[in-house]
Amino acid sequence: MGILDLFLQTSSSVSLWGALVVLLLIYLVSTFSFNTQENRKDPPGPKPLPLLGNLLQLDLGRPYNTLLEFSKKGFVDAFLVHKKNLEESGITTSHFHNENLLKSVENLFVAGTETIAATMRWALLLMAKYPKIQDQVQEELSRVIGSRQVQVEDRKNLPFTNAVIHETQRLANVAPLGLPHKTTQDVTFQGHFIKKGTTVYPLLTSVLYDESEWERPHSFYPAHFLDKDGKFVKRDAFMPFSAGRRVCLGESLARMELFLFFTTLLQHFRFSPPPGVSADELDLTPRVGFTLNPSPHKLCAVSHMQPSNHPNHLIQLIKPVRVTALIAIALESQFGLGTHSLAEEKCYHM
Ligand code: HEM
Repeated sequence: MGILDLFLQTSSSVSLWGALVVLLLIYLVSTFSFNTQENRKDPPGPKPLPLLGNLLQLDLGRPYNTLLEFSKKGFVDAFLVHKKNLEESGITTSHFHNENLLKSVENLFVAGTETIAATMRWALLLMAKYPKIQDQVQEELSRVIGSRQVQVEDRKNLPFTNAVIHETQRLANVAPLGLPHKTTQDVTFQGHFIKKGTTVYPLLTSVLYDESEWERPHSFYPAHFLDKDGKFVKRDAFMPFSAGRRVCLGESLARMELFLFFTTLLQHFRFSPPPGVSADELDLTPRVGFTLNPSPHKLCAVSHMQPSNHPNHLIQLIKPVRVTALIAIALESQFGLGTHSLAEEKCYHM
């Protein structure tokens, strides 16, 4: 080996070690100065590594699961669960900025179509997976509504169907992390210091699957929203739209749309697994994206109304309840509903 090679090798390993020592020093100094700040008790959490932080502990495919694990260990606890307390404590937050009008419109479109379409996918999948629950919804619809068009005001007379829609939203958990917020000032919350500019996530999973709130947090159980007489009951832990000042802006629109789409579809169609697949085999594992969707699957729909009672195409059915044209377009393009001839059974890739 030449002297030059030896020199290069030695100097590169020296500089590598040097860099590591400098990084270690920076880490120790920053940790030390951080800890000595008067009486500041940071929120509890797993110890971060230098530079990498908690990246290695995070399941990047399902970050909300890791956060939920942390919360079970008492790490993130109240900040994420009790949003109302958070608001009352004086923590004010702002969203990351929407940059201009066009961007805002685009965001509204995404917020309004993705979430509704994802929830509808879950609703139909759950109906195919739990045919007895589908029977009960259809029995209630045919008893209370018959073949006339469903109206928003009908909801109060459809407690079981209403409970099924709520339970779908709870279990589907389509926006598990809500949206990121930033604290607008330094605050001390439940004895813990949160610095101005800290990113805070409303971890909705922790409330929607809270074992102290729900009898069967991980199952599809519409009775969560029914009393012993079969009347609909509201539940405080039902927060798929988040809570507080930055609650979903489209909540009432979304509730109305989900109700009308779901009831209209169930009034006219029976949903079932594709041939050769049993209801038990339908998989409820979510696919992670901007929102939580079911994994790709196939479902079949067959009309269960008398031929004289239905129009030729489903799109004629959807049109009268079209509250926002955008949602209807998304439904049409995502489910191919516009071309469904009601006379035949048809299977779809969802
Ligand atoms: C099933 C349907 C929907 C669900 C589950 C849902 C859920 C959510 C959630 C969890 C947030 C975050 C709240 C937070 O930051 O704490 C949010 C925000 C928002 N949603 Fe929805 N959403 C739905 C439908 C809609 C619709 C239909 C629209 C409008 C057409 C809409 C517009 C918005 C807007 C504008 C925000 C931001 C609010 C703000 O910045 O203060 N959403 N939504």
